[in-house]
Amino acid sequence: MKVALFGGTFNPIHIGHLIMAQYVLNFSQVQKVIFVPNGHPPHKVEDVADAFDRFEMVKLSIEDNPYFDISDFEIKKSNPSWTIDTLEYFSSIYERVYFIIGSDNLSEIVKWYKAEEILKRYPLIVLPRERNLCAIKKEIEKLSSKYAQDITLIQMPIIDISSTEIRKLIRQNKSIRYMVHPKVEEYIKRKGLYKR
Ligand SMILES: Nc1ncnc2c1ncn2[C@@H]1O[C@H](COP(=O)(O)OP(=O)(O)OP(=O)(O)O)[C@@H](O)[C@H]1O
Ligand SMILES: O=C(O)c1ccc[n+]([C@@H]2O[C@H](COP(=O)([O-])O)[C@@H](O)[C@H]2O)c1
Repeated sequence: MKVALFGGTFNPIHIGHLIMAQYVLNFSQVQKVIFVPNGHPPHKVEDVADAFDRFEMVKLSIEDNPYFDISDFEIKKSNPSWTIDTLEYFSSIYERVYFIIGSDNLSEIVKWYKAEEILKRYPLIVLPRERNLCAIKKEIEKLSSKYAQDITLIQMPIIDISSTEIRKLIRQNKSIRYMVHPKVEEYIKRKGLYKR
């Protein structure tokens, strides 16, 4: 089976993430998208909710979709969640493993741990986060020719929503209705997440 791993901090998961995953199912060869919330994000430290809460919110968001799955592989770890380790683990289980990123991460991925190994061995699926598709295509072209790798851009409507904006709205006591799954909105309220 061909699967796509969707790694993220998901702090919290929002509708942008869900629409991205659905576009991957619609327009790629993969049969399943596996959401992999990270335990100890290697790069983000401030204002990150507990891994358990972030995991639960992803679970609530995807539970009604049989083509979406979730893995606790990274949140079970006590050390930083390096993407290369996750890709290696899942490639021992599945025939082909893709990794999903937003286009903002295209310039970041070369700085990741064992970036060269990731880029040489694993195909990427990129979803646009900004309107300048030309710039995104150029960057993809550069990386895919340097690493001889399959890097696919899937076009989708730009969704200008981020977890940062959602956390900001919560701090301002504003509603996040429609930006997250209703069950996530309810979970955040019930647990009092992101209040400060
Ligand atoms: N609205 C979006 N459009 C396209 N890609 C997105 C969008 N939101 C997140 N992504 C991508 O999804 C992955 C996981 O994102 P993440 O969980 O960090 O969300 P985020 O909204 O970027 O969070 P934050 O605002 O806290 O940085 C990353 O590869 C990111 O580029
Ligand atoms: O492995 C790394 O060095 C690495 C560095 C930065 C980010 N990542 C992964 O990239 C994915 C998206 O990260 P983020 O910050 O956009 O949520 C998530 O799965 C992170 O664990 C991975």
